[in-house]
Amino acid sequence: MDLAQRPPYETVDFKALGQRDDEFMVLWQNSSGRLDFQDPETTKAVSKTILKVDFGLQLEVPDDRLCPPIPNRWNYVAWLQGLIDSTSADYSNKYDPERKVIGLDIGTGASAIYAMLCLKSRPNWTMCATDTDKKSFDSAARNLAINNLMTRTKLLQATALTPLIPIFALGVDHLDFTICNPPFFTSQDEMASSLDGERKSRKPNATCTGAEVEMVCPGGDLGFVTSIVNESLVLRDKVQWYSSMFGKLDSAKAITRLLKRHGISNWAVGVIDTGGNTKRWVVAWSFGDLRPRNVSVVSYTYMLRNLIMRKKQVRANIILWEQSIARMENIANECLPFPTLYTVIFPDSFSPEMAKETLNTHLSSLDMKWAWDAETSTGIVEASQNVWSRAYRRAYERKKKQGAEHMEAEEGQKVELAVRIKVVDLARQMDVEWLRGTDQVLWESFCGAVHGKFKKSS
Ligand SMILES: C[S@@+](CC[C@H](N)C(=O)[O-])C[C@H]1O[C@@H](n2cnc3c(N)ncnc32)[C@H](O)[C@@H]1O
Repeated sequence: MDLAQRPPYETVDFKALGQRDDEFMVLWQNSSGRLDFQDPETTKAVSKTILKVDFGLQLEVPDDRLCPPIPNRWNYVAWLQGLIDSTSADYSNKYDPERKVIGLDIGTGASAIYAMLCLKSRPNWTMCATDTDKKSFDSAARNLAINNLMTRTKLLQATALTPLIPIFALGVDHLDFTICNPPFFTSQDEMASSLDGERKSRKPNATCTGAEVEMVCPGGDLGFVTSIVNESLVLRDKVQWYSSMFGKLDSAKAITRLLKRHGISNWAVGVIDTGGNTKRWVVAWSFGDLRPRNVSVVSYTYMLRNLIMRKKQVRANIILWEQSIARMENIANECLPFPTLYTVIFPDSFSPEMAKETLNTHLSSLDMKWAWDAETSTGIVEASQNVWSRAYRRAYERKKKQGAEHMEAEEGQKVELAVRIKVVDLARQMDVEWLRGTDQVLWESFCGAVHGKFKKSS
């Protein structure tokens, strides 16, 4: 399997895992197919085997330090990969093996798990990693060394006084992302009662071998990530994506409210669900203007309509839904970023060919960049301002008559809005995707203007 784009785990087939690893097969058979997830040795064996079989990685962790459940950790890495890939400056929305990416694993732990998964799956990535706990730090270094990943990693042993994002101490001038699984709990009591609850469920991942130093901090996950937010307000676009996992949905929600209070409008919320009954949440935020892909509730409704009306489209629509990065289901709308996908269904009077012609004629008449690729029925718009307003268009027409090609010099102008438009012939619809920009009003105005060309009466 191509590790660079390995999909998230939905569940783990332990029997199949045994068929790929003799040692694990013995454990599986001895347990008569009912692995005891209360036994730390079993959870360790599961993590080690998944890492070995699926990623070609070795893992050694001290008995008194956290042994990470791999599906949970990989799903966060896969989500971040989607975030990075869908916010590249060339709008490719694809994994680019040439792109050099540098990340920071905050609190890498004894396993260095995020650093190892990132480095192993993306050969052009490099990582920085920190930890305050000496025992975890030494063990992280050992894991990176036995997997030959040390040369692509900058390890820093932090102290309580070190910033969580010690960009200067690490000697790097920017980071593409930060990744973090913070201590979740505010006290040992909270940790004990939460883990008791998980044990009672008797589901995979119920055992936690984490030491207090790994699991408890002032304010728990919310306190830890609030500190990251505060540092991000100073570092701003020195990091493209700040991110963290959360043990509590309420903490993730509180962080999205905090981001909004600080005027940060570009963020993403996801859920880490590996099929057991332990869910985690991830939030990422950016001061940059590249927007990650998501699927809006509106277009999901359209999809359902298409699903019923045009059975052929079922597959394509479901794939689109699965690709959502920035918005998850079952969370209050106020915690979600503004939708970046807008769908226009063509009225019956428009064939897809007519629609493409209407689109091309209209968009090429405006004072902005419009590049159309007929082969993929996809075009990219780059505009420096609202050039589709009636007032701007009139002024532009007047200037053109006077011989000026553009109202303002095209080169060097800041792109305030970039959009991809894809005509999907079979679905008789057009997906308009917000790629770049911070002005929600400008984006909505553009969608309204394009939609206006496809009203029934047109
Ligand atoms: C829940 S553990 C996560 C370990 C590993 N990343 C994982 O996902 O399994 C949290 C880690 O953060 C570390 N940590 C706590 N405070 C820190 C700080 N201020 N800076 C860096 N690491 C810290 C702890 O020592 C611990 O290893």
